[in-house]
Amino acid sequence: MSNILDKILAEKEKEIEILKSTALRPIGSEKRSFHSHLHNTVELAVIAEFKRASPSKGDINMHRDPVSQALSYAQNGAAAVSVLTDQSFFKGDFKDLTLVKEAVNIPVLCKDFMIDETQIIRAEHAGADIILLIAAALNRKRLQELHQFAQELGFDVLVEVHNQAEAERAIDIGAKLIGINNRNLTTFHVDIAKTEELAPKIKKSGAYVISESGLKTSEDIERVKNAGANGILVGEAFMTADGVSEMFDRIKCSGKEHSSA
Ligand SMILES: O=P(O)(O)OC[C@@H](O)[C@@H](O)c1c[nH]c2ccccc12
Repeated sequence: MSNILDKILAEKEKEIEILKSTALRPIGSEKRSFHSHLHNTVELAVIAEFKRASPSKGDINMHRDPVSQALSYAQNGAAAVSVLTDQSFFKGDFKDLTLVKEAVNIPVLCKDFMIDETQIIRAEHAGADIILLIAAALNRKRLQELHQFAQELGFDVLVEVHNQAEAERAIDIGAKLIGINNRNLTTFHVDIAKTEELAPKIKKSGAYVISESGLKTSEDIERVKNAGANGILVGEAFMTADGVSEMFDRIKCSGKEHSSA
C-alpha cells in the first residue's frame, strides 16, 4: 500500500465506518439530468469543477468562494458543476456541494472516491445529481453493484476509466457516461492521448465520452473533440484563471477556424 489511490481509499474506509453509524437512508429525491442534456445537444458539454487543492498540485486556489465560482460557471454555459467533496486530499467539503446545488440550476456532480453505498446516500442528502465511480478503485462486482444502486436512486453515473481493461469493464456493466481520465491517478502523469486511445471503443458502445483532466488550451480541447468527446471535465484551468469566461471562449472557439491572433 503505497500509491496515492490506495492511501485515499484507506481514508475512505474510515469515513465509511463513521457514516455507517449514522444509518442515513436513501431519499430517492428528484435529480437534474445531465444525460438528457447530452442527448439534446451536439455542442461539447462542459463540466466545470470547483477544486481548491489536489494531491498532484497542492493548493490550487484556496480563496475562491464555491457559490460565486459555480454561478459564473453556470452563467458562462457550463452543462454541469463538479464539486470535490473529499476533505483529506482535496480540501473539499459536502457543504460546498450543498451550497452550489442551491445556487445553480444545472446538475451537480459529487467528486469523491465512492466504494460503498453509504457514500452515495450521503451524496444524495447533500444534493448531488451525478455520481462518479472510479473503475480503478472498484472490482467489477462492486462497480456493477454501485452503478446499479446509484442509477436506482435516479443518479446519472459517470464511470471513470484510464486504460482499455477499465473501459471494457465500464462498457460491460452498461455505463452510459464514461469519463476518460487523462491523468493517471497513481503516477499523476497527464496525457491527452489517453482520450484519443480510448474514445473510439467507448463511442462504439453507444456511451457518451467525457474527457477529464489536464485540459487547458484550445489545442487540447480540439484534440479531445476530434477524438469524439461529447464533454470535458475541467478543474485547474478554471480555478487558476482570473475570470472563467476566457476558458469558455477557448472551448467555444476550438474546432472553428483559427484566427491569426
Ligand atoms: O484540474 P484538472 O486537471 O482540469 O482535472 C479535473 C478533473 O478531471 C480531476 O479533478 C479529476 C478527475 N478524476 C478525478 C477523480 C478524483 C478526484 C479528481 C479527479
